[in-house]
Amino acid sequence: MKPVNDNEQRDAAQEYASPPCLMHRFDPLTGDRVMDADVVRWRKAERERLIAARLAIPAADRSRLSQRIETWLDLALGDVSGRIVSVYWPFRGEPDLRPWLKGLEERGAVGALPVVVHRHAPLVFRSWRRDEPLEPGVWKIPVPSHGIAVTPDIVIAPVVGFDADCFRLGYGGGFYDRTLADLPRRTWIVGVGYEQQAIRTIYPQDHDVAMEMIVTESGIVSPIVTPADGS
Ligand SMILES: Nc1nc2c(c(=O)[nH]1)N(C=O)[C@@H](CNc1ccc(C(=O)N[C@@H](CCC(=O)O)C(=O)O)cc1)CN2
Ligand SMILES: Nc1ncnc2c1ncn2[C@@H]1O[C@H](COP(=O)(O)OP(=O)(O)OP(=O)(O)O)[C@@H](O)[C@H]1O
Repeated sequence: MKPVNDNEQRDAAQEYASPPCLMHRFDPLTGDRVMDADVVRWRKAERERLIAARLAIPAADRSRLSQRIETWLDLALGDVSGRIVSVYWPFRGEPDLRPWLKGLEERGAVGALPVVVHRHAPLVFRSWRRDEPLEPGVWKIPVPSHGIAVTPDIVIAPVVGFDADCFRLGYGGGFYDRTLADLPRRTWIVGVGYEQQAIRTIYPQDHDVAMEMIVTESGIVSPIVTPADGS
């Protein structure tokens, strides 16, 4: 083996030892990735601001904006027949896509809803058809009582905030990030929110999964792709 001198050892240590360890630190009790304390603080304050601003939208306006989001969603997704599509049951002023969810069956698609099974675990998706029973889940968000567990082809994820690279800020449970990291790569992940939830950056971390696109009442946001040659 080639002997190394002190400098080479030091260089090697600087190059390999510390950064990869810091980037992948996990809390041994919860399995959560450990985030920089400044980012955690910034996200908490930003979530509060964005949720308050969303709740301040009058109900009639929210409903009008939700309808426009549904129209753009149709344009973005096209024919959904044969697909399993996870939507969500709205809370805290999120766009109300329940009419769109309820119409999926008529269009030959299967609707599903996310279910929190454990605080530090990925979400499970349960199929749901209009008029099937729901029961209060964690945080009292209704979840299907009897639906079977499914793997969606398309996941519609509500955002608390989003940036131009289509990174999504959620409620801070890390649920969608954990779940999307586990889903097959062909799954379409679409964020939805109001235009006013756009922010300059969410300060994306290693675990954050970018959405394919974000749909708002104003249209469809896709990440800007820079050509590999930098032109
Ligand atoms: N409509 C809807 N349903 C959804 C989601 C969503 O974003 N929207 N989820 C997407 O993930 C899951 C629920 N996720 C949630 C995560 C956190 C909190 C929440 O209230 N958290 C506490 C703070 C928790 C903590 O920091 O320990 C809070 O804000 O007071 C609520 C729902 C599944 N269902
Ligand atoms: N794939 C993962 N594995 C382990 N921990 C994760 C993973 N994804 C996120 N986390 C942890 O979850 C916590 C919340 O993450 P983050 O701030 O990104 O949540 P969020 O995207 O706003 O919430 P949500 O996805 O529930 O809407 C952080 O402690 C983060 O480290």
